[in-house]
Amino acid sequence: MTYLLEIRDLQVRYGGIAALRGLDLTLEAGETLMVTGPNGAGKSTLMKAIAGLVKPGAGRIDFDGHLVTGRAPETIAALGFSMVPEGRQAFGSMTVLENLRIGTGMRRDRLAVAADLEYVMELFPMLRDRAHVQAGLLSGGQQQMLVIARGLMAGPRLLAIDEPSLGLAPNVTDQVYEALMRLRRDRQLSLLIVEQSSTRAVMTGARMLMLREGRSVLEGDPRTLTADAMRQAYFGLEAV
Ligand SMILES: Nc1ncnc2c1ncn2[C@@H]1O[C@H](COP(=O)(O)OP(=O)(O)OP(=O)(O)O)[C@@H](O)[C@H]1O
Repeated sequence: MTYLLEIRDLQVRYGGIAALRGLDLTLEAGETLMVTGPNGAGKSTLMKAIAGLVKPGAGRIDFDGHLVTGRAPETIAALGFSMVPEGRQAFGSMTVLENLRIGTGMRRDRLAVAADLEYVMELFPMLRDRAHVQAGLLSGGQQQMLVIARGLMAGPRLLAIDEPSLGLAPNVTDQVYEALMRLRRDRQLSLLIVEQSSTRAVMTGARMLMLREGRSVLEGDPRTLTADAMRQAYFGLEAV
């Protein structure tokens, strides 16, 4: 089996702190994987390691048939990995349209870029309505939609999103997830989504990998995992 993303024994340290302690992960093309787990579990570090933003101390990351461990972020992005970081980092003084255009980076396929722009505006109609508004004036939910759309404008093979629901009202989070699920249906795009809680994994039915203290503690279809198993893995409790 060849995977779009295959991670083996990944270890990352920040000085004396071990953030990832031998993590294994696989993702098939077209699959959605939800990575969950409590504060400090290593979820953001995992994203950053794939993106080339932090350097692993050990282990390997293969993306789309290329060994990318420790390679430069722009090289990994050019291979088709697009990351939407935590905290909705839209360029506040630029318009919505400018934010989207900047997402296209080095893409030269103009027709495909135009088609993608049309697609993201259909996916998030608010982007069309507010195309010429400064991104900093958008609500939190609208900014989240904008940064996801900007990530899509890179034309990725794999879109990774760090905590899309962070700080959003549940109904706004619903809208964001409806768009992500539509994206999955329309384009069979591979998605790697980080969330602290497993709620959204259960709702989407995507395969879930739960991390705690830098290790994988639970993996599977969240609809068949029991609430007890999830709680025990999340809090690190022994089975009773
Ligand atoms: N730049 C850094 N310098 C030092 N330690 C860090 C740094 N970034 C993360 N850590 C530590 O590494 C561990 C994993 O952090 P990480 O942010 O990857 O976890 P997380 O699961 O994404 O948590 P959260 O849900 O709070 O974002 C934590 O102990 C954290 O304090």
